[in-house]
Amino acid sequence: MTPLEAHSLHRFYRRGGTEIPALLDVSLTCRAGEMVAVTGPSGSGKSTLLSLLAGLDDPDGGSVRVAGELLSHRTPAAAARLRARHIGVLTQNSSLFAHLSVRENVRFAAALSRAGGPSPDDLLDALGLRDVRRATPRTLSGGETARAGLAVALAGAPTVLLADEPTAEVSTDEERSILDLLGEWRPPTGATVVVTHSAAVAEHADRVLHLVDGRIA
Ligand SMILES: Nc1ncnc2c1ncn2[C@@H]1O[C@H](COP(=O)(O)OP(=O)(O)OP(=O)(O)O)[C@@H](O)[C@H]1O
Repeated sequence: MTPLEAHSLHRFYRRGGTEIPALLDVSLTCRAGEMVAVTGPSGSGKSTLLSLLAGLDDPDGGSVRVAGELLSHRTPAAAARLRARHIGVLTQNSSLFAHLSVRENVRFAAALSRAGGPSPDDLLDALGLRDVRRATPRTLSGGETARAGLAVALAGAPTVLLADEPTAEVSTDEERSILDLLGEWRPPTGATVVVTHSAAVAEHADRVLHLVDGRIA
């Protein structure tokens, strides 16, 4: 099974009377277990690509398949089901609910997926979050926030892990630790796609996709 396939993606935005070509003919096929880093200057289309791969936005041309199933241009309910089952997203400032503890956040993500992933407590232990499992997100350090976001993204045993600048807000030491955890915990038969400006993260990937002006350079 190919975990993630994007075929000839195009995305145009409109601002006033102007059409902005954010993504032009971008294709990406990930092998099982592969980690791909997406790099490129600001405005090159990295976040746009990640939104399309996550099924949070639809392309104007082309398609995305996850675990063989079409993700693009589905009904909102069908796309939400596919996302919950197959996709884990890790964003820069993390997708943690502020009023839930770290543990409750991870349990909630696991319950949504229904995929039978790792036990939330095992995941928290493995990611070094045992001592802060009862803490709420705003009391965490930058590194703890990044690791808690990773725990939430992994809780549903996703086929595809998508990360947007996961180490942008952390120290170099913490970045190394998060990269080690990503290496250890990334979907073993799925795909990991990481948008990054960090050379260390790009070096960690199996392959780098470099975007310039919405195209693969
Ligand atoms: N909602 C939107 N409406 C209009 N234009 C947009 C929208 N989102 C992105 N763009 C434009 O599309 C292009 C690609 O943006 P995108 O955010 O994907 O780039 P990026 O590589 O992620 O940039 P950065 O590294 O700064 O986050 C840019 O020209 C941006 O201004």
